[in-house]
Amino acid sequence: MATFSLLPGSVALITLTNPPVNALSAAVRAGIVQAVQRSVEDPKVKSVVICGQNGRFCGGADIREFAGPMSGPPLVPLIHAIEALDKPVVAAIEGLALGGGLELALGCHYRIAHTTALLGLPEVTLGLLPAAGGTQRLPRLAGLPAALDLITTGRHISGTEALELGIVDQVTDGSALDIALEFAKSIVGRPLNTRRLSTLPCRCPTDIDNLLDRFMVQVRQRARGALAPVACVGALRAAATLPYAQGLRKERELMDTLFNSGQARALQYAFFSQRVVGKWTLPSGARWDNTTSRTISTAAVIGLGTMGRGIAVALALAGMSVVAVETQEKQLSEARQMVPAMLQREAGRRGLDTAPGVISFCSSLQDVSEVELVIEAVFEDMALKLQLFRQLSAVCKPDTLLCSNTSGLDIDQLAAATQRPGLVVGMHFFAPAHIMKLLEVVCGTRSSPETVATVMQLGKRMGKVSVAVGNCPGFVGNRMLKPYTEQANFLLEEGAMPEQVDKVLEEFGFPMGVFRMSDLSGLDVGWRIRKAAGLTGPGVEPTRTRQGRRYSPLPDQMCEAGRLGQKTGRGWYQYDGPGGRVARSDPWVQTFLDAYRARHNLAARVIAAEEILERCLYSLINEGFKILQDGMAAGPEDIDAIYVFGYGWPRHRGGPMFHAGQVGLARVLEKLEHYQQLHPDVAPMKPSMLLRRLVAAGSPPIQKWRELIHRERVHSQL
Ligand SMILES: CC/C=C\CC(=O)SCCNC(=O)CCNC(=O)[C@H](O)C(C)(C)COP(=O)(O)OP(=O)(O)OC[C@H]1O[C@@H](n2cnc3c(N)ncnc32)[C@H](O)[C@@H]1OP(=O)(O)O
Repeated sequence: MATFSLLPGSVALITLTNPPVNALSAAVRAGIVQAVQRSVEDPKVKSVVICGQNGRFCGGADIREFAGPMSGPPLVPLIHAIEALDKPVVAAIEGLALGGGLELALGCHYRIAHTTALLGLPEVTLGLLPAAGGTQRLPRLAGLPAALDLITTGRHISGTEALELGIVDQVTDGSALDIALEFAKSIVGRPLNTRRLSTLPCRCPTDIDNLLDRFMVQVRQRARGALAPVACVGALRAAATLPYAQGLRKERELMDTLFNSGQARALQYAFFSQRVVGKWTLPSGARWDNTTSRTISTAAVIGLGTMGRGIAVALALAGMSVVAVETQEKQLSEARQMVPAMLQREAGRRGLDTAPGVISFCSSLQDVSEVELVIEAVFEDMALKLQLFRQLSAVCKPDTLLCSNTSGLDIDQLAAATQRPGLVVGMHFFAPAHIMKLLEVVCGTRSSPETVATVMQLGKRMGKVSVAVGNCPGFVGNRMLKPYTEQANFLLEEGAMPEQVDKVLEEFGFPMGVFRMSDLSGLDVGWRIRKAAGLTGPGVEPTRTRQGRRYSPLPDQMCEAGRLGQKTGRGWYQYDGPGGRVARSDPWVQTFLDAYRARHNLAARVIAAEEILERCLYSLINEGFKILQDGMAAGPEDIDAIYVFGYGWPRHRGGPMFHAGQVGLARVLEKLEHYQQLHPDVAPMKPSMLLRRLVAAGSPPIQKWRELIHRERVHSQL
């Protein structure tokens, strides 16, 4: 709702009241309409201030309402009514003014903000555009180039930057509301014509077409198939070239198209998934809201390779005092040089003069004896990690948490090597660890709820999307990646080329296809993991069946031929030289594949894009269902957040489990059955029990899956 109060000095104060972010729900919009009406009718009111309760102006439209039919007064006429008032209206922006919240402020005649308030039009991140006049008013106020930037990226800016761009009239480090109230009294009677943005011309450079065309090219490249950024440019073109009323009609037309697109639903689902994963639950019943966490202020990182360095920087950026340990002298001296520069650079990127935490370097494990939490980031080798955990258990204080940055090793085994298994947990970071948003928090069978809560909280402080997952080989992300890459290799055996598979995946929206990604991370990484699993290496028969399953030795053979990817200048593609970045098709690979197929009596066939996409994605999705079935992820949102934030799954497609729902669970099942019939030796194609159960239950919406999984588990049907 919104409250009206008449204050001394004849100022009407309208307060938006809808915690936690004062979103513009139907009730709030109705409240504003009434309050504006009172301000018009009451002769005692000479000016108006609009603010939000609890120091937060407004977080925009209530996103939850987008799922149902529209009710309550619409926003566009409401904002026009405010703009048309003949009494001055001032927006007092504290905390945030986002989306419809900023559009409401743009309808006011003046805007006063706190320097640290966040302002922005983030609708594009929800698959929409600012359709309450935002695309038409903002370029009239801040100019077309600034509006293009803000609206197509959805980025948040501070009150200070908003002042520089002319979006607000004044900023303060004190109370924006107090200043706005005083200001409102002082401007009674001033003419308002030049303050009504919809009546002003758009502030455009001379070469509008050139600017818009160039911008559109950039936006299309960045969008990777997302519709909203492109529609935003269209709406801004209308603002620049048409009168306000026509521009507004165009804005509405484009919004209608977006609103009904699957992409908007996917992006709104992704918004809520990101928040759902913070509300973790464990099979034991421990949850985010019934477990206390410890606040960590001192931490150590062991091993200063690429991952360890990034983790140390991430911890220091979160305000921690970090002890960085590396026993190899050369590596330590490199880290001493590089890490402070990385820290400074990243702090600068986040708008900080210096990082809030500090990093000290040393070469002895004894130096971590007093810290509250240790993250080991040594080489991915179980024997090495076990030895380290034994040492840490002896060296550290008894209540120090011991965490392993592993991408798939057994946390229970590591915990068993210590005297404190309840304080052991996995922290699977993604490279570069100070930048990538995802953190898989791997809960061992003996990890205590307090340990999980502490590490989830620490992840949040580091600005990560932390997802609690179970302890199984590969955890969630890498476990699902395995059948996906396996299918890609099988497709090569059957006739596809790496660039053909990659093209299909990139057109779907991945930043990189599976083979370009493999070249980037290095083919030796996977080879070492397969060797440790006994799947390849000296003494292993070079067959296409290993450990009782179809197996493609193609990546092993590439690796053994010295084609490690970008680092050697040759992999699934060729590069200008070692370390080269631009991938070009390599005739060598064609010859290699021809020879391989001939050796194994495989006839190459033409494979359609549809088959490539379905086999790669549905095998990954099927593994996701198995993970849910095994209880290794609490719900589909957890899997989807992992894929969106850690594996480049296009956000406008929600995540793999959401995508399955969009395609139709029955269709995914039918396709898996079809491919399983054709390839009965490929285990990951065998449809999971959970998928069958969901289809049998009538393919409920994704929000109902947790309930069904819980029910079926109680009845032991999964
Ligand atoms: C005609 C169309 C007109 C307008 C279109 C729009 O306005 S679209 C909406 C544009 N606004 C946004 O995109 C803002 C979305 N919210 C955020 O970015 C963050 O929530 C915010 C506001 C920066 C606050 O972040 P913080 O970390 O402080 O809190 P958190 O994200 O955990 O949110 C707290 C709870 O509030 C819920 N919520 C936030 N914003 C909205 C919203 N606009 N509508 C509905 N609900 C919202 C969020 O889901 C959290 O809920 P909880 O149940 O506690 O998980």
